[in-house]
Amino acid sequence: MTILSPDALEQHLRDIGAARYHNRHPFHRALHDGKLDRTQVQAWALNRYYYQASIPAKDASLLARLPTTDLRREWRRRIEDHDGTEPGTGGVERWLALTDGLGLSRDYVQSLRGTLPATGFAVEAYVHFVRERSILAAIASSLTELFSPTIISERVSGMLRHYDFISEKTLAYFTPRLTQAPRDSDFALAYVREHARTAERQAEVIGALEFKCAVLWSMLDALQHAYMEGHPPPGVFRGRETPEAFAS
Ligand SMILES: O=C(O)c1cc(C(=O)O)c2c(n1)C(=O)C(=O)c1cc(C(=O)O)[nH]c1-2
Repeated sequence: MTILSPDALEQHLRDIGAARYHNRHPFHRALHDGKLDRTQVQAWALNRYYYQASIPAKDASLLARLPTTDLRREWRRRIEDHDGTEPGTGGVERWLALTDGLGLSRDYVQSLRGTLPATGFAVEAYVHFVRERSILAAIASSLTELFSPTIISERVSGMLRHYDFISEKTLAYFTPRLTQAPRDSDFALAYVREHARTAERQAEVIGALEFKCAVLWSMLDALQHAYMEGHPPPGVFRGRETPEAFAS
């Protein structure tokens, strides 16, 4: 195994994103190109809530293991971004504004009852990965955020253009992410460049990013199978056939 320079390692990570990030998935292409109906968009937002709601818990488990004040302060900000600093603020709350805007009931969304089994398996795999692997691998697994500003811009402009049931207010979740994600991924990338100096540590970082791309990809595979190819597993959200899913 050869040891890569920090620049070569970064390039390798960017190549992984170019090949494997979920912007290439057909479900996202359909979502952004206006090819989905309202039920399919609702299913996407409902399932993605599971991911959003789990991010602060995965960050808290890493925070508890970080060895320095500087690192903990940096990571603590991610939790504040998602959980907010007081009730009614933060990213999880803004995601609920998106599911509200799509007409879904908060109780139903927060209960996770209607989510696909595979969504839970993928999200829990990510939470466990961050809890159990090295600090370096855990930080590297967040590096998908290097690639998220591009997909978020495509998503917001595509969805506003194509869906009459989507407004700027409904998509407000994404605006702060355009500055938060680069700030977070710059930090994670600098950490990885500095701390992955052996071939083994570099392989760990590469494996972590590939794993995370697979988490995001498999969530969309599950949505595609259930809601585009017509094979919803028993008990999941089925649009109007699931009356409890809708706010009264
Ligand atoms: O909209 C997206 O496509 C997207 C992707 C990702 C990502 O790449 O993991 C995140 C987010 N959004 C996001 O909003 C978010 O808060 C977030 C946190 C993390 C992480 O791994 O800690 N990824 C992402």
